[in-house]
Amino acid sequence: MKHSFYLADEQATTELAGQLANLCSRATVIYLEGDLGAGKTSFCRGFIHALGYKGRVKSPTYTLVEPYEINDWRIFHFDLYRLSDPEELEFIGIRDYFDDDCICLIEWADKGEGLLAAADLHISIEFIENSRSLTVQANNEYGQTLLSELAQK
Ligand SMILES: Nc1ncnc2c1ncn2[C@@H]1O[C@H](COP(=O)(O)OP(=O)(O)OP(=O)(O)O)[C@@H](O)[C@H]1O
Repeated sequence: MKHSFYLADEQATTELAGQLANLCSRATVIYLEGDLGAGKTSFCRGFIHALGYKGRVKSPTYTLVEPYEINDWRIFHFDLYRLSDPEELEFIGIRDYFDDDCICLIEWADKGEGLLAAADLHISIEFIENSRSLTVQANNEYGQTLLSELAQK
């Protein structure tokens, strides 16, 4: 199951992300792909703020992962763009990031192939002139529930 959303500007990106965040009801893994500057981090920022985080959401480009604790959730925002060796993920204890109370947002997930939990949702963002098209692919039943609720908003 797949659905595309037209996002006119950055605010539309963060709003859609916030709607999705508020639908998540259990451990969730989301992969995000799109060229540099497509809006992956904007999406993650909207998602994390919608869950109630008040601070600055930094791009994890240099740290690989930024952790957030919000209510009973642990949110991990990964950016694997600079990952040179997948063993670095073993080194940071990657398996502990996919627990029952965790939501993982993973940019450039293809770089961690084989070491990451499977995605419930796979998001790809494309440029349309000065706006974006965001396509969500649901990979399992839980992902489908999230996507059909998101599409009805
Ligand atoms: N729907 C949208 N329409 C137009 N611009 C957008 C939209 N969503 C985000 N942007 C803009 O795209 C720019 C890049 O966003 P962002 O940094 O989130 O991209 P990114 O995919 O994370 O890039 P990188 O891979 O370099 O980290 C920002 O200036 C942001 O305002």
